Order: sequence, then C-alpha cells, then structure tokens
Amino acid sequence: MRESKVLIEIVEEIARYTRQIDELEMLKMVELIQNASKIFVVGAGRSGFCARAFSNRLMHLGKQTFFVGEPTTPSIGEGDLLIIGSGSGETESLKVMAEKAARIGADVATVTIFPEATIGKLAKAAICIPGGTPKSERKDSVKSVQPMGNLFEQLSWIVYDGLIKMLMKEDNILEDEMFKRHANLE
Ligand SMILES: O=C([C@H](O)CO)[C@H](O)[C@H](O)COP(=O)(O)O
Repeated sequence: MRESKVLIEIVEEIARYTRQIDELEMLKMVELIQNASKIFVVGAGRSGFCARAFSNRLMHLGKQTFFVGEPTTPSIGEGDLLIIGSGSGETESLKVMAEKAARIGADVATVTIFPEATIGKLAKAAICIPGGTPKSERKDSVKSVQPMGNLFEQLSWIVYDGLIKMLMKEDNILEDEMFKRHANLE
C-alpha cells in the first residue's frame, strides 16, 4: 500500500480553505430555507451536480424541493426560494433565472466564489467559497493546486452537506425519518 500524494494534497487544500467559509452566511441560508414555501435549486455543469445532490437531501428533510429543468418542476412564486450554485456568479442562464425569480418576488440565495457578481447582488444570502473559475474575468480568489473550478465544486458539496446537518439539528430531523423519504423506485 502507498498513500497517494495527489489525494492528500487535494484533501489538505479543502481543509485549509474550509476555514474561510463564513458560518453566519450559512445561518442566513438556513433561515431562508426554513421560511420558504417551495425550494428551487439550480446550477450548471459540475456546480450543478453538487446542487442537484443538495436538492436530493432537502427532499429527504421533507422540504418541497425542485431541481430546475426537470419536467416536474413547477413555476416559482412569491414566498419561494431559488438557490443557485455558481462559482463565477455570471453563468448566462442562471443570471436570467436569478433576475426572473427576484422580479416575481421569490428569494434568491447563492453559493459562489464571487458574491459581488450579478447573481450574488440579487441574493439575500451569498455563501462565499474560496476558489477559481475559468469563466470569470475576475481574479480567482485563491491559487488552487487543482484545475478549473474543482476547489469551488468540492467545497460547495461540503457546504451543502453542512447546511443539511444544520437543518437536521434546527428542525430536529433524524436520519431514520430522512431515509423513509428516500426513493423506493431505484
Ligand atoms: O462545469 C463547470 C466547469 O467544469 C468548471 O469547473 C462549471 O461548474 C459550470 O460551467 C458552471 O459554472 P459556474 O456557474 O461558474 O459555476
């Protein structure tokens, strides 16, 4: 057996930058989730894979949750929440969705590297994650040992899992209850 230097380098980077994520902003997101009628989650590409996994856990918590783009996703309205995972905060289709949701009277929240970008400006909670992105003309917030948006995507997955743990504690939801809601047609 030989430990992998590559894996250790990645995990150490994740641990180092996790410390720069503001828990107060996570608490704001928890409050928005608790107060929302319906929760819509969206993200593109790899950021979208992480956001999609988050929507699955929100469903397990018993929240009325929809991943945007599915044929079963209804219209968003006042009192609803749109959570956007976007490193750059400037992905075209997501900007349009953020603007539309805000216009309609829904709350917008985001997990992003750049809270000052278009999506972050519209957000009531913007969890800022250190990272880089090939998309933004803004300077990456950190120099990562990994390519493209990897660090953002990994940290966003951890942030989403952290939010779920916070919601479990706040709303007193046990894992057994969550598992009962897990898909039985798989
Ligand atoms: O898939 C992606 C790319 O591989 C970056 O690592 C991005 O997640 C996708 O392009 C969405 O971009 P953002 O909205 O800026 O996260």
